[in-house]
Amino acid sequence: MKDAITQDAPLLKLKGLEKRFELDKGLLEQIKFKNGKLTREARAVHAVNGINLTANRGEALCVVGESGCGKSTVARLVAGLLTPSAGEIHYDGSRIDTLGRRELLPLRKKMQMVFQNPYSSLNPRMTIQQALEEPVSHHFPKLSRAEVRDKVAEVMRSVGVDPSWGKRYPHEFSGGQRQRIAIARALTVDPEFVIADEPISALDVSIQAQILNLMLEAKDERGLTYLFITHDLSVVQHFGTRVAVLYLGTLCELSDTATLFENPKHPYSRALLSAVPQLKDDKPNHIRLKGEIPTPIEMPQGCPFQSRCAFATNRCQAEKPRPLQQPDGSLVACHAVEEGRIDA
Ligand SMILES: Nc1ncnc2c1ncn2[C@@H]1O[C@H](COP(=O)(O)OP(=O)(O)OP(=O)(O)O)[C@@H](O)[C@H]1O
Repeated sequence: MKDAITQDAPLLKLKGLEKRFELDKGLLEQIKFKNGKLTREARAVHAVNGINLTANRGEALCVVGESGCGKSTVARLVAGLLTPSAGEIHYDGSRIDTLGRRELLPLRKKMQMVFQNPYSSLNPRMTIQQALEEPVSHHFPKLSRAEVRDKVAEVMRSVGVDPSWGKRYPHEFSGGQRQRIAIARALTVDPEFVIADEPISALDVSIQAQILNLMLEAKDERGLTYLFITHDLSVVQHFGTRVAVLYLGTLCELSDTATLFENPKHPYSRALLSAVPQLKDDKPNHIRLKGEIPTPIEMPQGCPFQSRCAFATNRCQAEKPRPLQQPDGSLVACHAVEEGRIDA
């Protein structure tokens, strides 16, 4: 059922989203000696831990963080490829995480996904013409064959792929061209929301900017909304309207892109930003994070970032910080920022 929505309501809303991957380890590995007793514990990877987030219509919401912080899991949950362990996903005012396969079908047209590896969405045994026509025929059953062909040709041209190459197979293209074709496949069904999971990470640096620009043009021309997953902050700076910084499956900071780059507040965001090469002289000193990212199997109590944070106190060990709104509108989950121990 539709929530009460206004025109300004977010297109996507995540409420307390959680994903645990249960580990079916051997019985002996699950048995632990605790409080003088032998107990059996179900062990799980806590990939996403209670994320609240919205994507507004027409924006490019970037999700960043180190490898393993849960970025792809968020993308796959939103796309319906994974089921949440807890929490809710709302799209255009309706809850979607509880829908069955059939009920999700109309949404499949509105919401498309672009992966890091374009082979994931291109069948190697289909010519690209067949691969692109298939979703159009499926989602627009009233179109004639000629209309389907015209629609595909128009999208191919818009992503810089010559329609006369339609009889070729995916392996006959370069990595950059293949990603253009995968983007075309997503665009052929006229989506309104595109989830892009590291779409340029596997490409040559010289090609990356071309694909990013292509995705930005598609956004402007088609009024798309993006959920854009990346580990690369220079990509965020170029592409993002807003940025969500994740650490161990938890939201640390959510901010306008310009605000985050000018004034990152969470100690983790500061460390990430300090590692981005800048042209300006006033680049902050590179903050080296101590230690390794903890395992998401043994989640620490309190703030997930405490073991690597220079500002951590007893409170940080005991109490998980909630995201609090800052005067510039950003949300930051950090006791040190809240207590004024870091200039915000
Ligand atoms: N199917 C699965 N089963 C068990 N653990 C998983 C599964 N998928 C992901 N994980 C774990 O969940 C955590 C988050 O993974 P995820 O792929 O979402 O991170 P990420 O930030 O996208 O990392 P990367 O940039 O390396 O892809 C990691 O610890 C990962 O090992």
